Amino acid sequence: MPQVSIGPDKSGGVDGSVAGAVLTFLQKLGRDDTSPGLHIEPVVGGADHRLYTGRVTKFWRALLAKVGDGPSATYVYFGTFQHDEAYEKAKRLKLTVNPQANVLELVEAAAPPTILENVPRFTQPEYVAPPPFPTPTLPEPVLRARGYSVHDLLELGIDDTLASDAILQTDELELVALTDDAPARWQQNVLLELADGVPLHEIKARYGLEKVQGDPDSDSVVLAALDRPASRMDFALVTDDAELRAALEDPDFGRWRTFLHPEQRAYAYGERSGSFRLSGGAGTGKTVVLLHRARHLQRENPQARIVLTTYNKTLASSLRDSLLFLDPQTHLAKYPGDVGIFVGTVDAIAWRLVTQGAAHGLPITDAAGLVLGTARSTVVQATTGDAWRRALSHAGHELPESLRTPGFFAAEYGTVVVPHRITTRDEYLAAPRAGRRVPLDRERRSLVWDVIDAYREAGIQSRTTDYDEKSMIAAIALDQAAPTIGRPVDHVLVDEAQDLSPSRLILLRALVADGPGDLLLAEDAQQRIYAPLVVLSRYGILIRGRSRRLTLNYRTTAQTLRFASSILAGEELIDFDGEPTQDDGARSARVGLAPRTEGASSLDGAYATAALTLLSWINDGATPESLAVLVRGGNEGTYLLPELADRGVTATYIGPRDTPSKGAVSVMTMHRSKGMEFRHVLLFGVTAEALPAHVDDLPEPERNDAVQRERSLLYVATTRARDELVVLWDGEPSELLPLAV
Ligand SMILES: Nc1ncnc2c1ncn2[C@@H]1O[C@H](COP(=O)(O)OP(=O)(O)OP(=O)(O)O)[C@@H](O)[C@H]1O
Repeated sequence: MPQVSIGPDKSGGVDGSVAGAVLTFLQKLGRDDTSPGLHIEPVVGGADHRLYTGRVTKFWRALLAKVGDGPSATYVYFGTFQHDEAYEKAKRLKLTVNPQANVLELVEAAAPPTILENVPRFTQPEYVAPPPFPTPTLPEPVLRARGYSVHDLLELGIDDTLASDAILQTDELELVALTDDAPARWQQNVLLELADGVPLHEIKARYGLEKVQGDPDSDSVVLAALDRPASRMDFALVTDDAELRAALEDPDFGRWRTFLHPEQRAYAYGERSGSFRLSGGAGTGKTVVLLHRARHLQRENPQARIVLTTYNKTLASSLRDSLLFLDPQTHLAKYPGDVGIFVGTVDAIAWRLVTQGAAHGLPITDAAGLVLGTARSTVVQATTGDAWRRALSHAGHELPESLRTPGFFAAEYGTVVVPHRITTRDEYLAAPRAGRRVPLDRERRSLVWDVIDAYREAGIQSRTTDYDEKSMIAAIALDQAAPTIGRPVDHVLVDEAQDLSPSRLILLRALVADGPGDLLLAEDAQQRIYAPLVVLSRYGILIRGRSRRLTLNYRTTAQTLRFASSILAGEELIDFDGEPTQDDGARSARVGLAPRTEGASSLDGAYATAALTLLSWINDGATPESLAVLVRGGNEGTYLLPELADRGVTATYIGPRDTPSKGAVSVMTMHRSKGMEFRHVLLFGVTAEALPAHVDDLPEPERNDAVQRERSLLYVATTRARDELVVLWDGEPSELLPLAV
């Protein structure tokens, strides 16, 4: 059967009414290129001897390159055009392998200039000598400052004209704009990485660049190049209808379904001997990698039991939707451990195991004894949110006020007591407490234990456990049962892992036996906004191989990214290995408007500016649902709605379980916006009082970590904007805003 590939220039001139016919044409072509009605005919006089046209409808022709012969020929599709236009285009298009890089490219010669009749001839004005001009000191070009020469660029295979223009750019944003016209996507990305100072050898390895061996024009070299990761950034190799649709539809929002960065591809499709971690800043496509990997693992083994999980329901349901968008044939599993891909929160998995595990041979009651010190079968109900406050009212009165906070106890319990299975005062007195910033002497530890005791006693009385306890009980039960019944899952894929507590991570590790591609954690230390810092090795979770960060941001513009990164500038962000995050920089291939930051003199003024901003976006053609207003606290969000309504903006408040609705602007908390994206984002109420929030009542040593999480929250919120970001406050702006940027 012929192979079909979708090339980079597939837009053609078709409108929606022809799109269906194009799909049918390509489906038929993929089955049998000799089918009557396809009319596959060579183009005479084309720039490339491989060019063919095919009949899509009476008026429309597909333009294709045919590589190879016979039943195993490969057709690269370039678009559908009206008959004459197809032949015009064919005079200029050439499929070629870049000889320096061994990457397939579609080269389009410029159209001959139009000769205009009756245009007045240009007359040379008289020469006037200019006044003497002081010689300015020019800033150093970006790439030269990084130590690169035009020779280096040409050596990599960058197009001559692009290389000589790029090497002269002194402004990073102009360099980004220039790369937009790169003849191939890999060239654009390579230039951006060079501008970030990535060494040449690293670039060659990442993109698999090497000189072509043999004749770059031969079919065998073209076919081999088509399969190379850098070519796959522009050329899709489709193996089924879902992929074909994905490659043809939605050239903007849908690109992630087909055109992966070589590094994304390596993570999604590569063999992995064991657990691994994938890190990267906001919008670098970590979720996209997980989705592709889930599909890949299912295709490799349709019987595989796969879990795709994250920390909250909103993100889990968006993962499920995206998975089905990527491949409508995905076989979803109803429960974790069933054949297929189970998509749900870690808490849903823990709950399922503690409620149903005993029926499947898991020793839940014994495991509860090991976690809580009391073997209990009553572990299903959830502890209420005020449990620590109530425990504090019973015990620990001698502790300083700064330690008598639910936040301190939840963190101490979740990072020290539960994951280390501490069940007695003596064990707690001797526990290492690694990573906890507040020192506790023996006497204070004992007082802390009194409060923990009260908390546990209340749990026995109310027959409840919290989700750290449930996770740990499930994990221990899985470990104990593994020698007899094995592990329930074959592959675990985790998104936003930086926001999971140690017990939840231990549970995920326990779900799956050690083996190839067992556990993949996608995480970003820059976006840790919930969980305290976790160093995996302290909890016995071993990750093989150090991860390199994904650095190409697909979501935000270069200007917004610069603004967001400067919120975190100077912060030391510690990753799962306990090391400062390897910041390889973050870059975007898109330029746009600089974020607008604006202070109003009153709250009323801020409401008015917010409404005007939203209305102007809508007037410029944005749909209300593509806009979001993000606030620090839920209350502000609910106050905002009537104020916006009074000023003519329809908005809805998106709570934890709601989804954005059509025809209304979404208003939500910055926390809620995690993992989401919008065309235009307005951050409302970024005042000194609002951000950082809830840090004053923390014990001093924990305050820095909390402020860092508030910075991360602001980073998360700013990086939700695809095209435009506006930041508003009234009175004093938040100290976390990089207003000098
Ligand atoms: N290869 C790609 N081609 C085009 N777009 C892509 C690609 N990879 C990711 N994207 C787009 O970039 C955006 C961000 O991707 P994704 O949500 O996977 O990033 P992320 O790293 O998980 O982000 P965050 O950590 O901020 O949630 C999405 O709109 C996605 O469609």
